[in-house]
Parts: sequence; C-alpha cells; structure tokens
Amino acid sequence: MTGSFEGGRRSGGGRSDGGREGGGRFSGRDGRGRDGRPPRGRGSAVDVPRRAAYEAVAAVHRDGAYANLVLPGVLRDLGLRGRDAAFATELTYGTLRQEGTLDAIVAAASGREVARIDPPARDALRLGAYQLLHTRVPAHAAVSATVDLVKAVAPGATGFANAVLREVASRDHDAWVAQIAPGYDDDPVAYLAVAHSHPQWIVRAFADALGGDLDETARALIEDNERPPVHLCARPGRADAVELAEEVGGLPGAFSPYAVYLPGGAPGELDAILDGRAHVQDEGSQLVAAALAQAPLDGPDDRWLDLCAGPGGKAGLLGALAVERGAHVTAVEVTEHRAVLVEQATRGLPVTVEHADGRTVEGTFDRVLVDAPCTGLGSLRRRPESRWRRQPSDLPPLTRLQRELLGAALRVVRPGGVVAYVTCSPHPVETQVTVTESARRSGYPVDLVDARPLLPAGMPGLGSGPTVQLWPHRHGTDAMYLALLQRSA
Ligand SMILES: C[S@@+](CC[C@H](N)C(=O)[O-])C[C@H]1O[C@@H](n2cnc3c(N)ncnc32)[C@H](O)[C@@H]1O
Repeated sequence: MTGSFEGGRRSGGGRSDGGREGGGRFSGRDGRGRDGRPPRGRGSAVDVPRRAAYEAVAAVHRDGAYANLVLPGVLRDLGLRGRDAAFATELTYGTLRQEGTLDAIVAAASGREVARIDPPARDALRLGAYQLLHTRVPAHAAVSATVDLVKAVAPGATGFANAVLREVASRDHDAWVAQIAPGYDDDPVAYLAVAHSHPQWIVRAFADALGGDLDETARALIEDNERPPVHLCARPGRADAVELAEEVGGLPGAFSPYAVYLPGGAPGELDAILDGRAHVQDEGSQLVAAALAQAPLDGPDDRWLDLCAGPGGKAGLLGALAVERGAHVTAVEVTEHRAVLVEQATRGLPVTVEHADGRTVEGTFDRVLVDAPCTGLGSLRRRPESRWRRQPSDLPPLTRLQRELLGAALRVVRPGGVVAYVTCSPHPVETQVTVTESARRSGYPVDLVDARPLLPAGMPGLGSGPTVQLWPHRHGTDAMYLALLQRSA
C-alpha cells in the first residue's frame, strides 16, 4: 500500500477548473456578513459559486441540513447554472466528503484543534483546503478567494486564515497524509481512515464485509469519494431503457435491464420523470427489487408486500412489475409524509399504500420486501455528510428494528413464500447478523435462497452466496445487500 491519494484519481472525476475569475463575482466594497452568512448582492468580494458552496456547507453544520436537499435551493437563490453550479456542487460535496482529512490537515497547519476555530472560519478553511488539495484551482486563487470569504463571514479571522491556507498549500494531499496519518503497517485502519477520509469504524465495517481484504477496502473507500452518476429506472411496461437512454442522452445500465445512466443535469425536469415513465433510482436498488420479483415460487403469486416503502422507489418498480404479473402490492410506511411520497410514486399502479408500522402488519403474502431502515453506509457517495453524522451507537436501535421488521415479514409470508431482506449498508451487523438472528428467532422453518442466479447473468463479484453484497467499486451501484429467505412449506 502506498500513500497515494485515491489511486491517482481525484474527486469529481478529475481536478475541476475553478480558477475562473469572472462569472458572477460580486466585487466592490468590503462585505461583512452577520451570523457567518456571506452578504448577498453587491458589496461582497466573494465569488458566487464559492459563496453558494459556503452557504451549503455551513447549513449542513449549523442547521443539520442535508447537502442534497439544501444545495439546489442555494443554487436557485443565487441564480447559478451550468459550470458555476457544477463548481459550487463539487466544492460542497467534495469538502463534505473529505472533511475528516481536511480537518486533520487544517489542525496540523494551524496548530489548533479545528473544534476551537469559529464555525464560519472553519467552514471557509475547509473549502479553501479542499480547493488547494483536490482541485485544479491555482493555489493563489484558492487562497485569495478563501481569504475574501473569511473576510465576509469571520472578519476577525482573516490573518489567521491567510496563514493557515499558505501552510496548507505548502504540501500536496499525499505529503499531508504521509505527515499526519499513522504508518500503514502500524495501523492500516487508521491510515486508510485518514488517507480516504472515512471514520475508522466505517473502514472497519467495510473491511469486515470484504473478508478483511484491505486493498479492496481502500478501493471501496476511494469510490465513496467519487461523484456518482444519477441512475434512472425505466419502468417496465412504460418505457424501454435503451430508448429512454437515447431520449435523455444517457447510457443503458450495465446490469439492470431498467437502468439508464444520466450524464448529469437535473433529472426532475425530464419528461420521462414528469410523465411517470421513469424514476430516479440507483441501479442496485433496481436489481434487488427485481430479484425478489423473479425468485422462484410455487403456488399463488399475486399478493406482494413492501414493508418499508417510503419514499417509494422500489414500490414503484414492484408496482410496474406487478402490472405485468397480475399481482397487487401493499406498500407500508410508518412516516406519514413518506407514505404520501409512496402514493405519488405509485400513482396508476396496482399499489395500495398503508400508513402503518410494518411490525404490526396483518395478512398473508406471497412475496415480501423488507428494505430496512439502516445506517445507509452503502450510499455514502450520494450523501456526503452522512459518514460524519452516523455513529456506531446508531447500530443497536436500528438492528433491533431490522430484526423486528424481518420477523414480521416472516410471520406474514405464506409457507413457501419469499422474503427479500435488503439494506443499503454493507455493515455485517445490519446484514448477516440481522438475517441469522431474525431467522433463528422467528420460530418458522426458513431457508436462505441463493440470490446470485436472480441477478443478471454474468454479473461479476457476487461472492460465494447465498446472499449478495453489491459495491460501488465492483458494480457501480450503491452497496446494497440482499438476502432471500423462504419459509419452508
Ligand atoms: C431504506 S428506506 C426504504 C426505501 C424504499 N423502499 C425505497 O426504495 O424508496 C426505509 C423506510 O422504512 C421506514 N420505516 C422505518 N420504520 C418503519 C416501520 N416500523 N414500519 C414501516 N416502515 C418503517 C422509514 O420511514 C423509511 O421510509
């Protein structure tokens, strides 16, 4: 293992060119902000894309916002489009993904714990350090633009920020990692955590899920720091993936027959989304939902249940497949507003939405999906702040709920029926342990069905079965886990 950063690649598919000087710079007099917010309108020297990124990053830390929800509003408010919006997006997502390592570098460069730096100055420094270490922005432009930002949001820290940024700029990322990370041979997990900006407990969980292979763990971490493409699901019976790809200027997916990879842009504005022919859905989610629909089954096959349905991605795909198969889907969701989203996502499909706790569901079903609430460690590339928010202490309540939901599914599936247990997390405690424990405690005879033949033929890297773990670095999907359990007849 060398100390090289991201195997030679850089976040966002290469260094971005953010060194442009014009394009929306608000120039003029000194612009002081209040409450750490840069001033709006004339009078600020902060250029607009950096200001947008600062506002989004600050909202994530100050208000507990989610970057994917807050950023579109900020871009809209500031009128950013095209290259400027792309640059603001890269700064926001990249800074949040790299935050752990950037903080360690800023601490080393400043000789001060980042917790002791005022939040506005701290966020501005993170953005500046990201530009210096992960983009093609020339160092002088990154330093001066960040000093302008600090002037606006934390005027008292301007000199400090200038000095810290100059120190950060004195080394590249690899040299900083070599300086601040423990030696790989001494503590590989701690090294990987610093080199690839993940908390150690997540590095450990990935390594466990990958059978202890630390080289592959590094590849998984590297992929988490890349910008993922948007995936569409062409709804069976309503759209064809090849034709949809042509229509939207995308590419048909590598594995799911419904998947289309979008080159970029705003998927919500596509005609195919607006008229219900397609929805946004990671290809891995498509594959696990389709695998449940294809699992071999003797006897009746028209009562399908989605026990954790919100916001309705998999219910939408199952509903479209149910049309072709003459089946009906009951979609259960405990959170009211998410149940409304499921209604919207399944309009016109044979799906009944129930706003209820899945643990109390009654009835008898032939196929059941438990897409369990989980840590979401499998989609860190799409949720840049999530790796720093999640804690190991989240696991016990989540795994208890997962066991109870899977237990309820095993109770309502008919003998001979199939349950798909799915998480968007590769954490072994949420995957293997939950499945083994739930099956053992259910009191029903349960067999694990080999899920691999239910995924597209020739799909590589599916392991030795019977469960399947998808990975961004192997399959280009989120790290979805799938176990298929069949109640013995
Ligand atoms: C991983 S998400 C499901 C994603 C969904 N299947 C999709 O593809 O769009 C888990 C969902 O389970 C819901 N949930 C949590 N506890 C639940 C419970 N006790 N009963 C039913 N739904 C629950 C959450 O509100 C959340 O919407």
